[in-house]
Amino acid sequence: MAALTLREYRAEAEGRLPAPVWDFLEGGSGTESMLSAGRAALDRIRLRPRCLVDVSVCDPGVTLLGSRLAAPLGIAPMAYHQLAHPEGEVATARAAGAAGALLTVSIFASRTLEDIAAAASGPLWLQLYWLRRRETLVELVRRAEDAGYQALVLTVDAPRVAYRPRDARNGFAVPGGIRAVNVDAAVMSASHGGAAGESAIARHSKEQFDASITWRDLAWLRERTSLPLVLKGVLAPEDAELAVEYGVDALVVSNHGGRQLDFAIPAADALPEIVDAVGGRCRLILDGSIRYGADIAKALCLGADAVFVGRPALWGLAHSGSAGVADVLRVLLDEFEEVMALMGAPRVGDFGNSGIVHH
Ligand SMILES: Cc1cc2nc3c(=O)[nH]c(=O)nc-3n(C[C@H](O)[C@H](O)[C@H](O)COP(=O)(O)O)c2cc1C
Ligand SMILES: CC(C)CC(=O)C(=O)O
Repeated sequence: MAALTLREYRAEAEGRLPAPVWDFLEGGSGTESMLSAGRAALDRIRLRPRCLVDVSVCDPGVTLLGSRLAAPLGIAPMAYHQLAHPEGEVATARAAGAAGALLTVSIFASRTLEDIAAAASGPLWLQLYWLRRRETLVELVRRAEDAGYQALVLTVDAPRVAYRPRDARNGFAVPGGIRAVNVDAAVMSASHGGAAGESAIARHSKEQFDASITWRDLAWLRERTSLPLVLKGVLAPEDAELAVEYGVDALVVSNHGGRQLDFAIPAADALPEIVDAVGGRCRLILDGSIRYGADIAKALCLGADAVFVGRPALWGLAHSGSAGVADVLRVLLDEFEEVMALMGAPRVGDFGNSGIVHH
């Protein structure tokens, strides 16, 4: 098993999951053209190594918002890990801890925040969607703080879930045995129970997500926690600038893995202008289509502090639970360590803009 590549994990996962679940995990919005566009943006970037640097010891370690990581790598928030494996987020947390990677737990996690924390030996962040019922958010923030979560991630690219053709065709609904256990069942009920031609996930978001929030509401959230605040889904430099003004600690530059605004700019293309806009005033994380250790290096050269990986963690989970996720992370870390050596960049801080060219 240890010899599997991420590509092989993907193929194995597809064979193990029911087709509608696979479609939910893998699918994108609208034309789905962003799935390949995100990858193409990273493929257009080539690495330019330096030579005769002492790389006998390479140290991929970083500190991100106070979280110590073995490498600039985290798992992106993804709903319902139990769709991939019965142990769900508990298995993912165990693997992330073993690899020294960050795990961002989705508000729609299928295991409790406390059970996930009990299984984790590494840092956890909690991702939130802004639900109409604000008391739910207050309660989640308090529970996250009590359980030792180290940051809050507010996802801002989803005032509603976008039209995703595969889910609509499948009438996708979250299977009854799997629940977003951290949120009141009444608030989640629309996610269950399929209807032909309609995604229950999309229907639920229209019912429960607060699409009216603006920058001013951030202050409300800020007042309720001393945890660092991260915004996920920022692609415009103007929004990055506003985020800094509003005291945000980090941004996840992301087009939601091609699942939200169709034709949105790939994160790797959006990053350079955002780097210029924030000028070092907040940390930057990139996600979308990260599949190789070299992608981590490319993101760092573009000016990111770290990357998140999404679907590959679920491929590992579907393949063999915690061991599979740990192996997916190991593959990425081993590749990244090799890139450090071959790039002549023995420390994460050695990656800079001169290390890449676009072609
Ligand atoms: C199955 C699935 C569920 C997701 N759920 C969430 C979520 O609950 N919250 C969120 O902010 N992003 C969610 N995302 C988006 C990811 O956090 C991330 O932006 C994206 O998957 C990164 O792209 P990648 O999968 O190509 O690595 C989800 C993505 C997938 C594939
Ligand atoms: C349940 C969904 C709202 C989770 C999500 O963000 C996604 O599927 O991309």
